[in-house]
Amino acid sequence: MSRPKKLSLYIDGKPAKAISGKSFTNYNPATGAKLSEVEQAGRRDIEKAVQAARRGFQEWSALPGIERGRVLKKAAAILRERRMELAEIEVKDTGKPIAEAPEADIDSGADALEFFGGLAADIKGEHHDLGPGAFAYSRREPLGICAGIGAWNYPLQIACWKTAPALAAGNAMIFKPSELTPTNAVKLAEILTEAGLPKGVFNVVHGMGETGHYIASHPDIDKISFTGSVPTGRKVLADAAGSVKKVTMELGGKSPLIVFEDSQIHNAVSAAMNANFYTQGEICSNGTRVYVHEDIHDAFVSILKSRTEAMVIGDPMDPATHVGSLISGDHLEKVMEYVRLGIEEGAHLVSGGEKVTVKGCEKGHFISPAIFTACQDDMRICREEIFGPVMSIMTFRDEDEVVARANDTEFGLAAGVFTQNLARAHRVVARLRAGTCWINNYNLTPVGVPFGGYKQSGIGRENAAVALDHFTQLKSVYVELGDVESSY
Ligand SMILES: NC(=O)c1ccc[n+]([C@@H]2O[C@H](COP(=O)([O-])OP(=O)(O)OC[C@H]3O[C@@H](n4cnc5c(N)ncnc54)[C@H](O)[C@@H]3O)[C@@H](O)[C@H]2O)c1
Ligand SMILES: C[N+](C)(C)CC=O
Repeated sequence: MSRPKKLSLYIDGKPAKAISGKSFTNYNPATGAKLSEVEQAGRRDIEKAVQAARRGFQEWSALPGIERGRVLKKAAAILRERRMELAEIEVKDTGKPIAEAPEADIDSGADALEFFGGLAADIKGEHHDLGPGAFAYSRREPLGICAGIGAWNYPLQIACWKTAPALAAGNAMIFKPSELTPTNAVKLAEILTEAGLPKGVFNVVHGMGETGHYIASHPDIDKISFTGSVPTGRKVLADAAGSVKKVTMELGGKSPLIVFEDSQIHNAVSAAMNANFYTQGEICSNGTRVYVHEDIHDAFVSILKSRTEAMVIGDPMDPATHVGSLISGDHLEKVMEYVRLGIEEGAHLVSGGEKVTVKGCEKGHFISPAIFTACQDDMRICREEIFGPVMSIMTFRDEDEVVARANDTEFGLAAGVFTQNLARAHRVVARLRAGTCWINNYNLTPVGVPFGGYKQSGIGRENAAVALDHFTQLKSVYVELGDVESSY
């Protein structure tokens, strides 16, 4: 058997062996095949990355925005040229279907590089009129060294959503991908170098929570942009507090999808399936609490069940596959535990929720999409993030009631509303405490629209021009045009 290839850190514009001398193995979750032996960054590796980033920052931040933007746009073009190669890497690292990855992962990453590349030349402050004798202006300046820490479900997208605005604004970046999906962050580093990024501006370090802790607590890192679970987010916030770092937190959710009685039922079912089963349900913003008006509940469930049972659970590399492998055996067990819990709590499992063996992927972690009806708001399956393909359906009778129930959660990442009554749609959305709301669709995240959470689902926003505010700081400059009026 051939030895798995090495996956290095990427520091100062080139691959780097870990000073720590440690490594870990990266597996394909669908097949169990070893993908690579990954160099693991220790404290001294982080130090090396910080020093490289500091040097890179000096050079990069001195360039005009138009030149920074050109590099990002070139990187976007390379990503698009290598779309299928990068998509296949993403599928092997995550277990998600190849039917999804080119668009949902690679195009989404390229969009961010292109979008923020286009904005780089337009980062500016404001003029403040102070009358004839003075004026002030503000400068929007980069923060310095930003760090990104990513989750495993959208590895390249997460890396690009953080890196593109950070670099557009003139910062350097140190990125730690999830230990479960380390490959495409290194590919992104190679592509950025090929596109002309000066060395040290984008660095990749691999490792688990300990490596993340070194990053989050490092006094010379100016900002952390974190994507992951709420419990880890709390630890990162505590570490970041030590040096009062700026933070962006993209955390978990348990989002509501409300289907009123006048909805176009096939569209509502399509959205509920997208909102629960895309990427095997491993999506932060998923609408896992589906509130269906009691008048259409039975019709909704009947269509949903038959369409869900027609989904193909299979080899993620097969273009016909709709449901791939969960990220790990441990995660599959966690999801199965929630299925058992739902039954124990009295919900009706009307479809799926079973382990599935896929031919050619016998070591994978497959589960059939689960639909629970007769759910109650206080059941754990309706309150806790499962991060797998488990949908909980509840009924409701009126608008005030469903809004109150939808908002009764510590999360606030996303929400959806289906109705043909647009006045009602906007009225309800205005009352929902969630960072992203969809009307008559679900889970679309174009790069020009801010994305992020209310309540414990996060701090700050990714995407759209507003993301640049989170990677810059304002300097106010007062300019005197007359004499100084002495106070003494
Ligand atoms: N809001 C969003 O945009 C978004 C997007 C994707 C995923 N998520 C969330 O991510 C979670 C799933 O991802 P996960 O299992 O990788 O999350 P996780 O919190 O376990 O890990 C996320 C990252 O944090 C690192 N980490 C672990 N302990 C750390 C520590 N003490 N200090 C610093 N870093 C540490 C991990 O190595 C990994 O890179 C879900 O809750 C999901 O909702 C949110
Ligand atoms: C940001 N998003 C919704 C595309 C993926 C989150 O898990």
